[in-house]
Amino acid sequence: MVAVADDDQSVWSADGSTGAQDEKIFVSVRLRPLNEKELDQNDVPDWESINNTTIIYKHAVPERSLFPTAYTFDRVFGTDTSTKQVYEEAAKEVTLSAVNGMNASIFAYGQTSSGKTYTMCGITEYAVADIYDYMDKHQDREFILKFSAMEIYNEAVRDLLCPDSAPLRLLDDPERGTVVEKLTEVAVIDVEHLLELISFCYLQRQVGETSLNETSSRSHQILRLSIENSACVLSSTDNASTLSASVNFVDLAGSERASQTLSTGTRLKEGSHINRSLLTLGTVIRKLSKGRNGHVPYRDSKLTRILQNSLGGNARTAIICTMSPARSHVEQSRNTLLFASCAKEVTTSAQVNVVMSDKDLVKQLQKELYRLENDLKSAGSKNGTGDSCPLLREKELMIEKMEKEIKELTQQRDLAQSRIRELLQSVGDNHVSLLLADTDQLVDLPLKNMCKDSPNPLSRSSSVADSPLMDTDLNSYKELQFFDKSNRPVSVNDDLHPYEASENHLLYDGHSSPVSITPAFAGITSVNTDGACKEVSAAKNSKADSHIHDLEVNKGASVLPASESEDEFSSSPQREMELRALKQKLIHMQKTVDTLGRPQSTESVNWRRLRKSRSFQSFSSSNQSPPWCVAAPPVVYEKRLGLEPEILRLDSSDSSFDASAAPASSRKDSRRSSFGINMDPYLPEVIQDYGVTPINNVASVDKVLQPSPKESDTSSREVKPMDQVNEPSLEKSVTAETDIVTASSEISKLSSAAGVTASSHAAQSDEITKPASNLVLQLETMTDTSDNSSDCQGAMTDVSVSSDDWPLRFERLRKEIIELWQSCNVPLLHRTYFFLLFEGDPSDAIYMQVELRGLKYLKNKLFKATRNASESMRAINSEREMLCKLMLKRLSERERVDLYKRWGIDLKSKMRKSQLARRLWSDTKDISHIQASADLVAKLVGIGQAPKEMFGLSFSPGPVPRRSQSWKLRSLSFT
Ligand SMILES: Nc1ncnc2c1ncn2[C@@H]1O[C@H](COP(=O)(O)OP(=O)(O)OP(=O)(O)O)[C@@H](O)[C@H]1O
Repeated sequence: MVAVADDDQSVWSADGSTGAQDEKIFVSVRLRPLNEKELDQNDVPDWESINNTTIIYKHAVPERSLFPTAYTFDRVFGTDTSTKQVYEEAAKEVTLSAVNGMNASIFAYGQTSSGKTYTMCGITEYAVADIYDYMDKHQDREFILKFSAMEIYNEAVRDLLCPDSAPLRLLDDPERGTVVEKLTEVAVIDVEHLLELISFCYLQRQVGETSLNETSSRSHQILRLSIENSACVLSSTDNASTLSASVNFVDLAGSERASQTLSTGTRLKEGSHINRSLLTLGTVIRKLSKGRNGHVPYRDSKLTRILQNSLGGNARTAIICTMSPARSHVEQSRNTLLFASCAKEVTTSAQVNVVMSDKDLVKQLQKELYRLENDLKSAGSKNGTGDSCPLLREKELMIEKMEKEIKELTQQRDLAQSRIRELLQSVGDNHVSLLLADTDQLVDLPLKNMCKDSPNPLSRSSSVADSPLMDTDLNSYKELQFFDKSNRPVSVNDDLHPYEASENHLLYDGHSSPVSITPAFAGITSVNTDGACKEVSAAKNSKADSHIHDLEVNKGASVLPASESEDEFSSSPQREMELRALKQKLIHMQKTVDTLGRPQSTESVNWRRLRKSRSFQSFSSSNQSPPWCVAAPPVVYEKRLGLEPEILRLDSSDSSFDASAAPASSRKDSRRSSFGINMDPYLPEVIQDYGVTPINNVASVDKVLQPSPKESDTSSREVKPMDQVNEPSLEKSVTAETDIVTASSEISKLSSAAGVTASSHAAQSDEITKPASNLVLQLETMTDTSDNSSDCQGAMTDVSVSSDDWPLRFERLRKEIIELWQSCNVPLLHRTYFFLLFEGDPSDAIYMQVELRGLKYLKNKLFKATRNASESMRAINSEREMLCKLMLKRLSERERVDLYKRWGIDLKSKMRKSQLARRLWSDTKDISHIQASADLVAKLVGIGQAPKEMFGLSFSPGPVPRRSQSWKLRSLSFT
């Protein structure tokens, strides 16, 4: 049904049935005149055409001879026949079949020097002319012509339109038959173009001199013209389909006898290949002449494989056998006539090749389907039962049974699921009620004891919306994540009662309610209660007593008895409760500090809730710069690496927040914040919740944390005595740094209140006076078991030193950071800004540490994905490109020349700017190189003039990046 197609479209016969026309190959014989050589040798013609269909051997043959003396063919052309006539009578009709959608092939077969090439050259030209003439006469149809050409030389297929290409392979396509892989096909522009292509192919063909022919073709040549035509304008009656066919002009190499051609070496080898393939062709023709039964050895030669269709397939075929009349070639001539005699018995089945449109194809297939369905139905009705076979019925019963089983199983599963849900619900409710009970106590404590002057954001009088604690509902509670000691998330569905899990699950204390359910900290990982709790002793403190008293009053029966607690220190339930409450607070505060001291990860803050928090809203509405910044490097890197962290996204109402608008005293802090110091917006509330009284030693804190002299604002950094700290003016000037220290000191106080061991208690006062960074880091070291990485702990230790050896430590840290920048492909601008900003001030310690941790996090966790690495590499390359452009823009010719000299770039070399850009930040070991790189980048980019833009400190939604600036935004923007 499916006929051969020359392209990927489906080709069908015009009427959807086979529609093939069986016809014999048209065979003609052409006699050439004796050539000069033959005449010179006094050769005589032995063959003669007696009419236009018969050729005879002129001389008498012995009676016993097997050879006939007369041969009849479709056409016989005498020596004086022109090629034009040969074409007209023996090839034209077949050739023009191609324009009507039928494949066609014209062969020239004969011994060497018999006139094949002579004949085929003419025939091809006339055919081309006729095809174009036909096209001219059928302007209502659109024709598309494509030309390809190949030769088979020494059994290798060569592309004549691409002579330098390697030999082509033959592939078997189930629909299209044998296909020549990668054969060049050229769309023909016009007749001249086509003739040019044809003559080009003739020139490319392998030709060699033999004793019989000065220009003997040593290969089989196949020129193929594919013709597609369709109606230009479709009327309702027109067939929408396209006709597609191709016509082959095949000039075979001539059979030859080595004794006659006197071939040696290459010619002999060529001759043997030619003869072998012609022998296969003869065999195929002979077999086909006896009918299509039995094996036809098409595959024995490339020639027969390629021409398989033309030899008994879907094509109309004409063979012109050329022969010399000379007596000297009588034997070869007889062979040619024998071949021609067989060929004329071969039948082909040409059909019109229709490329169907998808629509027609669907119609065709639908018809076919309809027919098959009918066949099936009629077969069923003959069966009498309507069932096509009993096996089918059996299978249907089996399917029914299985469906029933599936249904039952599904019901069972649903039932089990709903029971699980119910159980969970009851467990969850219990937790929430307990949680709320605890919450009340937590809220009450600070209210009763501390910070009476400031309004408490968590007081009961606050609206529910304002209170993040009250915002905790059952669902959000269920969404909360808990973590075990290894920082693995622990599902609330785990088969551990929170009470039992307290040893393993760090967010549970001795109560059955989880610790730190406050929304701002929900999901914060790893607060090691063990480290703190195991040091708790029976030592008493007046503040602790007060807390215990409050707990006793408030807790009541809603709190589970502590008898099942893992607490090894408790001797009475009351005592246990006290300790738990204090531990709870301690953990809460430690988490706060933990959050402050680490690069903000996406899991660590519930930003949606944070946005609702009052402190945040107050900053937004007052247009006051808040003492925190969310743009931590890991977030930036994640964004740059194509990750999608859930970071704080502010709507337009939040856009008033702009770090650049911060007071001068906190401007450096804001910029530092951009390197990962995330001041928790919840912190002021937390401090107030716990009734924290600002600490006495603000002076010592300020000494450590205040900006370097060049940027410090002494008015706001004045040493204040304790009694002035609560004054509103000072409250306003309290920076986030103070908040850190306040929080840290409060932890110490609470630890102390809970009965810290003698040694830690004794050390407490010293701890508070230590640099805040040290304190925070020490607390982090003590409490943070989530990050067991030795790297990170090493980093912490690194900065937890006295300021005496700080310069050395600073250098070491900076080197490590520089190395990590390089290995993480951190944007050069980020490096530059950081490098120039942090020059070794002791207060830089925490920023250095945070940067280091951020980079380690990036290297360990994010950078493992190769996609991310390549993306960041691309980004940094774009950045270097942009620096190149800036060199041209920002530097004078003289400056550039100086730079080239300084950076050792040959002034005569090409792409000097690129060379320079590539060298920037390349030698991480050489600090002077790094300094020079940073200075140059800063100069090019103009750092100092627009830091806000560079680091995207503004929280207002950024403009849609324009294409030309996308590199900047991709690599630099933090928003
Ligand atoms: N019908 C003809 N009339 C006049 N000259 C002819 C005719 N046929 C062939 N010749 C001449 O005979 C010579 C050999 O012809 P041609 O090269 O076409 O033979 P061939 O069969 O292609 O040989 P080969 O197989 O070696 O390539 C050429 O010089 C050609 O001009």
